[in-house]
Amino acid sequence: MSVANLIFQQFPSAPVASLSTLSPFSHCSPSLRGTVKFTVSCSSLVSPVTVLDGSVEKKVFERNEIRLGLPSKGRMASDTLDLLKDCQLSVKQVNPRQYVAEIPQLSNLEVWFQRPKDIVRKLVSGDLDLGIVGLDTVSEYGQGDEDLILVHDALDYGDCRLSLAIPKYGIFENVNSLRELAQMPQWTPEKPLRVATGFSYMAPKFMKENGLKHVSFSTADGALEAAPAMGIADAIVDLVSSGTTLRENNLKEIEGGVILESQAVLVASRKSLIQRKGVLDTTHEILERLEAHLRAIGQFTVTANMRGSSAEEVAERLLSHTSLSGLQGPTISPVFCKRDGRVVADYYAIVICVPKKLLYRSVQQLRAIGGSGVLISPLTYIFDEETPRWHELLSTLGL
Ligand SMILES: Nc1ncnc2c1ncn2[C@@H]1O[C@H](COP(=O)(O)OP(=O)(O)OP(=O)(O)O)[C@@H](O)[C@H]1O
Ligand SMILES: O=P(O)(O)OC[C@H]1O[C@H](OP(=O)(O)OP(=O)(O)O)[C@H](O)[C@@H]1O
Repeated sequence: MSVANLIFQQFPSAPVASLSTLSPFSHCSPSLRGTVKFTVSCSSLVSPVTVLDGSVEKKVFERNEIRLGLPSKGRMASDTLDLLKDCQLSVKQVNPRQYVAEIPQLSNLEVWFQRPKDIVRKLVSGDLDLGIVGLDTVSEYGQGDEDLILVHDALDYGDCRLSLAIPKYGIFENVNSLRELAQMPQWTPEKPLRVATGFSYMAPKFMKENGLKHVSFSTADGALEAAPAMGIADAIVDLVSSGTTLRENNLKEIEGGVILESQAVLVASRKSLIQRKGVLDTTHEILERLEAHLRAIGQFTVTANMRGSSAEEVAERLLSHTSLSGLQGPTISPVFCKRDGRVVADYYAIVICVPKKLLYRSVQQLRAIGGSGVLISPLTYIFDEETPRWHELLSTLGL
């Protein structure tokens, strides 16, 4: 298919700018560069670039501080601060209108509050070293830039998916898959499938990769779900979480139409990790705390007493139930008491970790095999010897 079919048109209210003025899109992948006409521009404050002999070289401002970008407002903002707080990395902000803050536990680190898309742009430009945003934002504004590295790809909030949706009615009534949509005879060079989206990089890329010929795109700042009913578009590409907005606007997702599953991620600049002093160590500490906290979520410590002839015999009984096996296995210690003037240990204290969803069943099983005095407390952290993500990061960096 010719990519020239992917033409970005404008919504009546959208601002117009030519491709040459669009700094965020000027590093489009070669396959899209120069062939897709965008009409909406967003500018961002990033370090200036210097052009030397036709190549672009970034003028990096000298700085020693490590910079972490966090969402300044919107859906991700408070959940991000809550997560860091749960990891004992509370962000100290003097007042909510101040965009710089600190995390006292991490020396030499500055927190900068920015809009999610600007966090990604500033990671690419070298003005930030680390950031927490949605994967959708990294994919859209990072545009596959190899300098962006996902340090933690599943922070467990901000879950949503980027999806293609079409009307439930009219010519789309019996269309339920991307293949069926692509095969509709209606789409021609003169009358392409009109898609409304805020994802002006991801949506055309997806259409192209899935062989959808004759597609045009338009954009708007929000309420995209209105576009089909208004007659402005045939389909939309937008974020979906509960699906309520689609349903309320008589739209449906289709098989094969999910472009990306997204959640909050920790992303870093490869250059910063390798070149900037202290960034790798700070990233290690943040990663360890995140991993330890996220691993502990939904896990409980269960302690109980069990009668038994030996620790091994108690272990046999526990290990015969998978829900009582803990993370690595049960910890079993003798409980000493004095009987007839002699110190004996015919009780054992057992400690295991149990996921919340198995808690009640585990307690029942524990009682059934002789457990008594069962105590349950939530877990705050589970620190492993070393996190797999840290090893992955080092290998990605070639270290
Ligand atoms: N239902 C949802 N709709 C939109 N975003 C969601 C949803 N659920 C989770 N998210 C996450 O929240 C992010 C949107 O957050 P927010 O609204 O603050 O940003 P934004 O829309 O990119 O900001 P801006 O106002 O600068 O355009 C998305 O990038 C996505 O990762
Ligand atoms: O599947 P749902 O849970 O209904 O969520 C999806 C909706 O949420 C977002 O819009 P947002 O509320 O940010 O407003 P906007 O349309 O003005 O961007 C997104 O753009 C969808 O419209």
